[in-house]
Amino acid sequence: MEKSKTTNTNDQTKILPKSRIVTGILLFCIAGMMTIAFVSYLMNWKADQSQAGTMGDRHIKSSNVLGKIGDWLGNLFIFDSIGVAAFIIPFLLMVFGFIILKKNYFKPWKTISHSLFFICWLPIFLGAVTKGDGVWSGVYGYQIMDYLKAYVGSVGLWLIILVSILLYFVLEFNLRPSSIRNKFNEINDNTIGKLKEMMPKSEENFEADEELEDELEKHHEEVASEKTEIPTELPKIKVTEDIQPIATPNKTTFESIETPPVMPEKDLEAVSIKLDNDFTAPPVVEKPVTTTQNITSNTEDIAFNIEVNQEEQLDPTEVKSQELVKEYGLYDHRLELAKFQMPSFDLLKDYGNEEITINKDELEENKNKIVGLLKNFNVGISEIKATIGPTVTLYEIVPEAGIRVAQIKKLQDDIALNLSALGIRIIAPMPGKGTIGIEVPRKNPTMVSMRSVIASNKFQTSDMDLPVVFGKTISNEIFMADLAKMPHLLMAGATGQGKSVGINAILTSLLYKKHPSELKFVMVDPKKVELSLYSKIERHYLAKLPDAEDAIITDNNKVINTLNSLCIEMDNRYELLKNAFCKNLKEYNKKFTERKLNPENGHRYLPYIVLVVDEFADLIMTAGKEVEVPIARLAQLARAIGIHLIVATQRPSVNVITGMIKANFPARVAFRVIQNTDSRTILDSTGAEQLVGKGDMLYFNGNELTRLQCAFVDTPEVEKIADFIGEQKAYSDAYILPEYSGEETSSAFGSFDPNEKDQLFEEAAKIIVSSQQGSTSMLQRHLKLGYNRAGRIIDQLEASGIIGGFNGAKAREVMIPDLQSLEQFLDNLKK
Ligand SMILES: Nc1ncnc2c1ncn2[C@@H]1O[C@H](COP(=O)(O)OP(=O)(O)OP(=O)(O)O)[C@@H](O)[C@H]1O
Repeated sequence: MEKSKTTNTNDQTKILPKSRIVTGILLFCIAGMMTIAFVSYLMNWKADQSQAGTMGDRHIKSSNVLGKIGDWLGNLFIFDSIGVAAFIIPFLLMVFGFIILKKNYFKPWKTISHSLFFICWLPIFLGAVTKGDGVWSGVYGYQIMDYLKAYVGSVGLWLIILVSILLYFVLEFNLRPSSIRNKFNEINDNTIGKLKEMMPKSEENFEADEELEDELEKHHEEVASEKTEIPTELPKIKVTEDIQPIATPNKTTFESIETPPVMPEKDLEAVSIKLDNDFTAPPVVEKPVTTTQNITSNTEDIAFNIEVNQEEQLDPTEVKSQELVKEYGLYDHRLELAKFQMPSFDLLKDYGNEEITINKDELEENKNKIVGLLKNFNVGISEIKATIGPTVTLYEIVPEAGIRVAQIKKLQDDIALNLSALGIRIIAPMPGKGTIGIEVPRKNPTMVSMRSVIASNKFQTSDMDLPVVFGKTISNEIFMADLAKMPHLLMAGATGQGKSVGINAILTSLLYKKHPSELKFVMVDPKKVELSLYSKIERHYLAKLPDAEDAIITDNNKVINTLNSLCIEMDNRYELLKNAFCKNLKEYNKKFTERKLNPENGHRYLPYIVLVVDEFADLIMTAGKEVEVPIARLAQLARAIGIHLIVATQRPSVNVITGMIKANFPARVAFRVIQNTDSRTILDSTGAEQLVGKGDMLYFNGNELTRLQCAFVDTPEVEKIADFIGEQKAYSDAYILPEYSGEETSSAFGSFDPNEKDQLFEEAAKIIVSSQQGSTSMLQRHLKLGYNRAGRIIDQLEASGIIGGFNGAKAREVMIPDLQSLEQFLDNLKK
């Protein structure tokens, strides 16, 4: 420990610029010279005073040890100015010297303010005491004192002097009447204790000793610990709090006490504790004690407890942090934008009454249809119950004994046909309920507005780290989840089913709860329009690459750099957490707030980072593995360091949501999809194809599936929120991510130039995608081409991302699943 301290100091000196070292040393020299000159001046000032004004004449000798300069300095600072308070000036110079040499022995501002106070106060005080006699107050001190006296009189002058020093002590040492009283009592106790120690031993003391023995026996079970160091020499022992009232026994002595922490009983016999008349006091217990021994003295048969006080080692960082917190308070990450106001609900539109209206006819009709239908198929029901949600009504049925669940499940289509409703979902059995659920969409669904969920008590009082309010459940309860715990979210749904609204709902929830210093978004928006609204909050909430113009990334090429940059940020954060011995971001930030982490070592308050990708399919199609790998890496590792991903796609095919991606996104949201295979891809189960759209969604948290109605937030509402935030004071720039130089130029993807593509490029792409085989010879055959041209086209297809890289003997991987996707992909390339 000591060693590392020395190394640090050495290192610090090594890195100090020479100019600092020279200035520091110069300041010390000047301070030293001034002190010597002042001391010498005080001793000789009367003699030297007569030589004032003879500075130019070197024949007239000065008695100051620093000669004429010393004399001049003394005259200037002591006589003509502030008297003995002038010593504060070389002291201050020395302090500056230490500051310049980066030795933090003094707290700069405190030292300067104290010094200035005494430079002003001391001369006046000394002026009043000496009445201008001698050099103690200096001319300044005397004159100010004289001036004050002329105006407020002697009494007033002394009042000013005493009140000012009193105020100084009160402010500086936080003196309160109670603390003064305590101090006074302490001093009193000490004095009395000492006096008692000095008192001659008398008969009474013998009595007191007996009392002590009784008392010790009485307390022997209460005292629960030992002292750390039992000195080999006889200690002067004080009384514990418990036995303090008889603090003057004097007939007790320890003989050769050696106390290992735990001692076998027979060894204890070797420890002979004898009570005799030399005892001064039993051991004092000041700190938590760790071990206790009950020792029975074989001479006097008195049970006696030895308390070994193991000094509690205070961690130096802890001490330092406590000092810093005392001086500056806890670190406030919001300070830079202290006046930032969170958006209010008024920015969100009030869509009117959202109470569920019960349409009894509809309920009755559906119930009768369900019961009747099941009866037709010989499925008896013993009970049926309806729960009305915003979009669907859940009919829970309890089948009669002996009815198989599979029997009811098979009837799903028949029930749907009978109820002539889309979006019927049968949950058989209902998890944890012992019933079978049939969800039937309502004819007039109730809209769930973002305002109603944001204003809810549940959201407002939530203490989640990244609270996301999705909407309402089937039983009309507000549904929230913590993005920090998810820890990443995959969203999918066919176009127009509410995905963008869903993303906005998530972002809105976070914006309503998190201060700009706590949260940053990295936004990727290949569709270019969905997230553009958020550009207004760039300097509050967005993160970007150092050289990026816009924080919202719309160019797929730039996504790769950003993702890799996020990976670097992740690695950096892990390093910081490792150095701080923290397991996760929350712990780390807590430590930083408590000033236990030194910013000079790179520590900083770390905001959460949420990466939002709207349309992941586009990215995967154009950049394939280059996107998939960093996304998977982030998803695997970033949870602990506060980076969370929200990835949305309207094409939930296996090429987009690959196994690698899926494995790392336990939390998933599915809006309505077209086929049940898509539902399986997202949720690992069917069901999403049965949803009714318009924000009807299924949320899967890795265990259970919950049907929800997503809260609706319209674009103008988001715009208002963005405006409200954007108009407030912001940081000077967006949150800057680490620089990533990028290897994309070397990658096939980056080298593709659409203008130089072969005329047969598109035709070749179609052949390859429809056959799902990336081989040169196949192109040669189909397009009747020579090997060179076919090879060139294959290279271009690889560069564009349609097929994967050279794969040895195997055919190249085709990255695009079908012709429809290819068409969209080729359109994108043309843009
Ligand atoms: N939670 C909701 N409540 C009520 N209506 C909704 C909800 N979500 C979406 N809608 C309706 O569906 C429409 C389409 O929603 P949205 O734009 O979110 O779809 P999308 O899946 O993002 O489509 P695309 O992928 O084409 O952008 C909205 O304009 C709105 O009318």
